[in-house]
Amino acid sequence: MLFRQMAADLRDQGYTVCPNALPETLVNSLMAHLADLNTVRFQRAGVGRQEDHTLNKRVRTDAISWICDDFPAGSDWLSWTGELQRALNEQLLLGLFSFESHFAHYRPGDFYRRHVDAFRGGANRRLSLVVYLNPDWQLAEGGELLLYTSASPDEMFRILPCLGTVVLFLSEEFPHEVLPATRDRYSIAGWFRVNSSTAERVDPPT
Ligand SMILES: O=C(O)CCC(=O)C(=O)O
Ligand SMILES: [Fe+2]
Repeated sequence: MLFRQMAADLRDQGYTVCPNALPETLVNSLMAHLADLNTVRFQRAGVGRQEDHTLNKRVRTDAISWICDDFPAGSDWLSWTGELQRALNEQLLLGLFSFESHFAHYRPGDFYRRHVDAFRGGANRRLSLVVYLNPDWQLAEGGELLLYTSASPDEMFRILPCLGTVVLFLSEEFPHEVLPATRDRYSIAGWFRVNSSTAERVDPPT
């Protein structure tokens, strides 16, 4: 039902924002993992395919930790995103082929300037997914995701990073940015990719 609503929104407007949409058992599993700080090894994030961290710091200052299925919360997460991928492919014929995702930690004051998620180098990112892991987030704490919904610099959607909110949008079409917050801000950002294999080059699932 939820996946159907998400698919309908994506078809109609190219994005969807669903508060309290992450299943409670999955929320608990991810929160427990996050609370055990030794299990999540955050590293300063990079931008695109370049490794220049001086330049990167002007664009984003968060730290990330890639997710795989070798720990319980990771495997719970990937089975949920797998179901989502199947549902969206079934309903929208998107041809989503693989998925990559990471935890992100924004300390107070951290930000991610306006950007689009699909690399110009052609990483085939088709759909961006963000979920938030912050209980009792208050408006005054900032940290909103701003999603620009048209070419105009002013038209945008503000999304508070509240626990359980799920956001999906077409990666190439929606510039977005993360505003600084006054408290630690945790999220998972992920990308569904399409297969761009050709006779000469095989695109392996990640
Ligand atoms: O955490 C968010 O709200 C969005 C993060 C983001 O845009 C990204 O990691 O590409
Ligand atoms: Fe992004």
